[in-house]
Amino acid sequence: MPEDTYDVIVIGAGPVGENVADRIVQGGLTAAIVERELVGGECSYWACMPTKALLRDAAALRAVRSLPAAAQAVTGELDPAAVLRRRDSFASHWDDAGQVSWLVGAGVALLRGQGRIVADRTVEVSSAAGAATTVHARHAVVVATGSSAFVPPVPGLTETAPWTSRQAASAHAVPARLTIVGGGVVGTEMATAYSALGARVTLVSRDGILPTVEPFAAARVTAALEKAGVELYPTTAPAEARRDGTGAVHLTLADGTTIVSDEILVATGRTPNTTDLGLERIGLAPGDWLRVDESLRVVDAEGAVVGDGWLYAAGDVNRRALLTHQGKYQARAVGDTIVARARGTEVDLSPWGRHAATADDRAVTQVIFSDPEIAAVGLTLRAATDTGLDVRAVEYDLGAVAGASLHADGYEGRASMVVDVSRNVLVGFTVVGPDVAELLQAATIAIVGEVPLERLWHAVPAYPTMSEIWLRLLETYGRDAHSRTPFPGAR
Ligand SMILES: Cc1cc2nc3c(=O)[nH]c(=O)nc-3n(C[C@H](O)[C@H](O)[C@H](O)COP(=O)(O)OP(=O)(O)OC[C@H]3O[C@@H](n4cnc5c(N)ncnc54)[C@H](O)[C@@H]3O)c2cc1C
Ligand SMILES: NC(=O)c1ccc[n+]([C@@H]2O[C@H](COP(=O)([O-])OP(=O)(O)OC[C@H]3O[C@@H](n4cnc5c(N)ncnc54)[C@H](O)[C@@H]3O)[C@@H](O)[C@H]2O)c1
Repeated sequence: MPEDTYDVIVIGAGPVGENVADRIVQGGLTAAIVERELVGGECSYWACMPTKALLRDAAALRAVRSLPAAAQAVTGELDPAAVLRRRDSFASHWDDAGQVSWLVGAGVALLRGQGRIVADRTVEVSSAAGAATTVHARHAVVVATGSSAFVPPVPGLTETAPWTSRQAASAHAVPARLTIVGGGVVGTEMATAYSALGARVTLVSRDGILPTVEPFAAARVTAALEKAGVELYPTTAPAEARRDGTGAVHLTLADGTTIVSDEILVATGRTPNTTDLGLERIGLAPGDWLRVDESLRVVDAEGAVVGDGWLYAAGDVNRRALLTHQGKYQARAVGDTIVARARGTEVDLSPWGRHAATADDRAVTQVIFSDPEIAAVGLTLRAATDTGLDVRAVEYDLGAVAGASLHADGYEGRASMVVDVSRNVLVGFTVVGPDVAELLQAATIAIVGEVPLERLWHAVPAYPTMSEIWLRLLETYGRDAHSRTPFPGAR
């Protein structure tokens, strides 16, 4: 059996694994990456990119239609087949040649096959053809194996061969009727996309629509889905499912309602890709999320690092924040940490230190590409209160900002900021409205930079842009930093 040694072995060539390996090589070490499917992972072929491509045309059409003069120029309807073709190109036609050539150019060795940990610092790679190679790591192994769709144990559901996010992202035809189970990010984005593409969509959710975002933002997306014709069952769970002889799926809910559709999409969260990774060989439980310490080293149930600390985990698999950009941020931190430890140089894990992934706790960013979009960073009012912070939140009507009223006739949106009263800094920001995604980074910088509110008054938003929402939120909060006097729109 052939054997090789590298400084670092990364298992999983999704966006996170690729960035870990690149960072390792940039740091002067050697790296091999193990991939069983496509280099680029879920994000490139079945998640971020293709789903955003499914959503983009309808958003552009809505934008044009909200300007009466420009709307005159729109003479037809959305062409679903053309949307799917454009989506295909954003999924690189499910061919990873482009990403492989990037990896090779970056100096990373690619080992195709299933990676399994067989001993400390040792990984066996089994190719689809049955060949096995054993590779050794001088310094570290990084698990970046991501996650897969979780299918809940609803009687009959698996037998219906339901869609998961993979099929929703890569479908080559739009079903006439689509039932979606799950009211989280995948459920709402795909309800937005497929209703715009012409499907009659029913959305079933046990815990409401977007339960983890600010309630005012979730309410606007819920109203927009209803306006788009999506039938919502927001507080009931599926009880059983079956596919009949004609191919139709019957989903019966806990309240006895039965929904009939051509396809059913299960969007009920994720499960870690750790079932066939050899975790049992190192005392960890296959199928579990990997727990990590502050330097992203894997720890056991008691919190002790595995072995002498040779095993790290980054990205979805450690469950800190299931988002590509947060995983890539972890990748930069873990790559630099491994290089520093290999060289014996200082590892700075202090908050916001070079090797810490502090933003995972305090400043996770997310854009939900529903229509309207939701862009959020940091803590919601509820999350901040639950963590015991003394906070005050204010909201403002984005539609009342000059830039927004110019952007589209009848523009509707809303924003909020959550302020840590004791430090007078922002800890959370949420905005909902059409085309708000690009407003997010200013808030992220304010939170990460811990910019005091009195200084934010000097960050003057250009007129007439939607960024003037900042000025309005500050005015609503009140210039006296510690004022608790309620202002119009404040709570
Ligand atoms: C529908 C959908 C839309 C999304 N949209 C967004 C978005 O717009 N923005 C955003 O930030 N996030 C989005 N996400 C989340 C994002 O896709 C994930 O956070 C991201 O893909 C995680 O990257 P990763 O590298 O950790 O894992 P993955 O992308 O899952 O990659 C892991 C890789 O490891 C490989 N692998 C697994 N086990 C093994 C093994 N034992 N041996 C060898 N290889 C292995 C897999 O084949 C895969 O290629 C979306 C998710 C879904 C489901
Ligand atoms: N734009 C983006 O950033 C983007 C887009 C899509 C996905 N993602 C990420 O991908 C991950 C997965 O998304 P998701 O929507 O699958 O998960 P999610 O956690 O956002 O939502 C899952 C939903 O399913 C419901 N649910 C769970 N178990 C259920 C059951 N047994 N029966 C009925 N309902 C059940 C939950 O209440 C929840 O509302 C998320 O972490 C998300 O951040 C990000």
